[in-house]
Amino acid sequence: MQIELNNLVRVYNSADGLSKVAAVNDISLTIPSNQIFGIIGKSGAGKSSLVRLISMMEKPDSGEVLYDGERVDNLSEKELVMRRRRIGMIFQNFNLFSSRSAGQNIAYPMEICGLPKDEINRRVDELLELVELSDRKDARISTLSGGQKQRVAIARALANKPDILFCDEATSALDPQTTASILNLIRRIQSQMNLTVVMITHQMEVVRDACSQVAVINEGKLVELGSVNDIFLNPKSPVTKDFISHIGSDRKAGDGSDIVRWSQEGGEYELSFPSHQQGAPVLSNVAKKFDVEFNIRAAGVQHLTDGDIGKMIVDFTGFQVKEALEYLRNQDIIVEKAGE
Ligand SMILES: Nc1ncnc2c1ncn2[C@@H]1O[C@H](COP(=O)(O)OP(=O)(O)OP(=O)(O)O)[C@@H](O)[C@H]1O
Repeated sequence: MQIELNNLVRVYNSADGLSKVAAVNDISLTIPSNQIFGIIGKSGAGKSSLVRLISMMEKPDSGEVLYDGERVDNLSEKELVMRRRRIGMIFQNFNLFSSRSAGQNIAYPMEICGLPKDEINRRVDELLELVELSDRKDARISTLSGGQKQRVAIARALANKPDILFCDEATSALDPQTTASILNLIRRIQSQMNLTVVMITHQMEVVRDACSQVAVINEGKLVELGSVNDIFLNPKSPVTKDFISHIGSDRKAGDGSDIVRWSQEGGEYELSFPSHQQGAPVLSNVAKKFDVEFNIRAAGVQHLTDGDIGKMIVDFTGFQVKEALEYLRNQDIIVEKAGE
């Protein structure tokens, strides 16, 4: 299911009623089918407001939402109810019924749709297996860990075979290890079920570890859009750069995902190597071709869902630094002054 947003606008009255807030301010973008698409922004950027419009929970003041080319922002109430059944949602606080068991939570959306009991039971078992919780069918929600609660919520969101799954800060309340296992599960489900997944987050780690494409929003506006690889390789907006620079090192030590600095001095240039250049002896070629010497101050790899990006912090000295940098840029290497 491809989702297209055209010039979406949503304005709210401020709490005191004296001013207006453009929570979503003229956002146009396309969420491709069968991928995990990230929407990232700081608190108050407008993520939740945007998701309420994309998921048809609210209507925009102006603009259009299209699912596979068909307008869905102007559906009648009855049509909306039917269409919403094909949308799954999971949230930071799980939103499960504490009075029901895990299995009964998963059964709930199917009961609402009036499915026969036998079919519901069969599907609950299938879904529990999918999220690896078959042994917790009768468990009370309060006895489950955060990660298990989110697994139940995912199973419930998939109960009516949706074509879109919205994950609103789905891992924000979880520790890094549980986050990793939930992101793995979402990635597996996405490819098994050909789902379009929209992941709303304020954590660039989630984008790095799960998404193929990402939209960065700030103050209600779209500030950057593209593949996660391109955006990590060459972030353009200050907001995106800020998100990437604040990525926590939440991975296990020694897996090579962090930049290691062995010289606290220097480091004028930051080089980012796309995956096709990672085997090439680019720096030694530069030193042979031009009158320059290089000194590597730090290096590392960012592991992304669709490939890796090599990073180096380097100093160049000599008479042909400008030419050498130009040569590197022509080799598809992103060269920037470090810290900018
Ligand atoms: N129902 C509402 N009434 C009034 N103002 C609202 C409403 N919903 C959102 N806003 C305002 O719109 C702006 C964007 O809020 P929104 O909740 O969409 O941001 P967010 O990126 O999801 O933030 P957070 O990560 O903190 O949830 C904020 O200034 C917020 O106060």
